[in-house]
Amino acid sequence: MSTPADFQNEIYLAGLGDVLPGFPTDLTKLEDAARDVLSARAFGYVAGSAGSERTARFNREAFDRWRIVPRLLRDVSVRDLSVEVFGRRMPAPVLLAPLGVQGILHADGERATARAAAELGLTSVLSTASSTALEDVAEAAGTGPRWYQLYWPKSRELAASFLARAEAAGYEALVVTLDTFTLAWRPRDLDGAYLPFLRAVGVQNYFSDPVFQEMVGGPVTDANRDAALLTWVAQFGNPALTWDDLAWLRERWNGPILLKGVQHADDARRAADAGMDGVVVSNHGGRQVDGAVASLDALPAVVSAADGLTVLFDSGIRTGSDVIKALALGARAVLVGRPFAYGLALGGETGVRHVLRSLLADLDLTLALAGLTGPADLGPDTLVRA
Ligand SMILES: Cc1cc2nc3c(=O)[nH]c(=O)nc-3n(C[C@H](O)[C@H](O)[C@H](O)COP(=O)(O)O)c2cc1C
Ligand SMILES: O=C(O)C(=O)c1ccccc1
Repeated sequence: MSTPADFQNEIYLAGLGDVLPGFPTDLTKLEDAARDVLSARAFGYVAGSAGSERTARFNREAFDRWRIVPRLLRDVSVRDLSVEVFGRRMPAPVLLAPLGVQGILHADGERATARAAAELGLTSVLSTASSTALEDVAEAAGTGPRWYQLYWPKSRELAASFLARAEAAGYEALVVTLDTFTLAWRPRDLDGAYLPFLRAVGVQNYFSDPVFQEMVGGPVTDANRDAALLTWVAQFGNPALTWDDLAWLRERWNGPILLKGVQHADDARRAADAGMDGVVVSNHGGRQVDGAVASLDALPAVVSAADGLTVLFDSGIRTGSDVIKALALGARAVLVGRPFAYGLALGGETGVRHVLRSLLADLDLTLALAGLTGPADLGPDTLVRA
């Protein structure tokens, strides 16, 4: 049986025939590689963050303040990266974060991502702002596990329609992103006066939706495209949402619901009180609140407060050791964002597969060399403060 670490041997053996991996294996170098193949605007959109981009930096620095303490002689010959999340066994504690507008990265966009994830059995989370309609991405994913991420629009009818479509298309869990009811002040995009949506990328779930079409008086054509885009702008986010609105959502989604963007222990408690099943501790990769706490620094308090909730983590995961640190601090699994986006830009489905296999191989090898056989071995003892 092949293990994640076998990818290492595969690379070395291919080298005997002078075949090189073709993509960086140091996943912190993907950003530089992607810069060379993307337009300046598309690259800026993905790599950029809010304001001075301090919080994106804090996310990475927070990982560097924790160090793994390797242990010896513990028989790590049999390893198992799998974790159980909402009753389903995931082959590794890694999901693909919801990333909208993947069409600016590669023509195959979310479909390529879904195929690469499905091949490895990893769960991919599809954004409401995907550049391909959720039904078409589901078809590309086949039997691959998939979750749906909701950007909760102003109209409840439209929200209900998204939920019904996602359920019908086999999305198992719902991730409700609450930190992005509007985009933050993002200088890279502002300086280039660039918004993918205004170029009609990332609006396909809306344009294909019967409720949305009713709002714009019929199917979206060249004739009403500008009006449809303005309707999108008006509908996208709802800054008036409160905790009371979650009851409405809870009634309309039968599967697990996770709130994404949680950074405070009280918000985790409120999520539990509102009947939610989990939270994603995330600061949106530093793209929303400039100056916000590093997501990793917010994690332990949320874990302590999140009685009975499944706690996932994202923002800043780049390497196997980062996954180990987030799990040791209490996350059940992590979501990875920009790294697979850069893989997509570099090589479509092949590029995403390379990134995912590299991350899992790095995780498997680092775990073993630290004297650990799987996620269950991880805890406070695994780490020390630098
Ligand atoms: C280009 C881009 C698009 C994103 N789009 C979405 C989205 O549509 N929905 C969402 O919930 N989060 C979105 N995010 C945030 C990611 O889900 C995730 O929280 C973040 O990328 C994690 O940080 P990382 O990139 O450092 O791994 C996006 C992030 C990027 C970089
Ligand atoms: O760019 C983002 O971070 C993001 O979350 C988003 C929001 C709306 C549409 C596409 C992506």
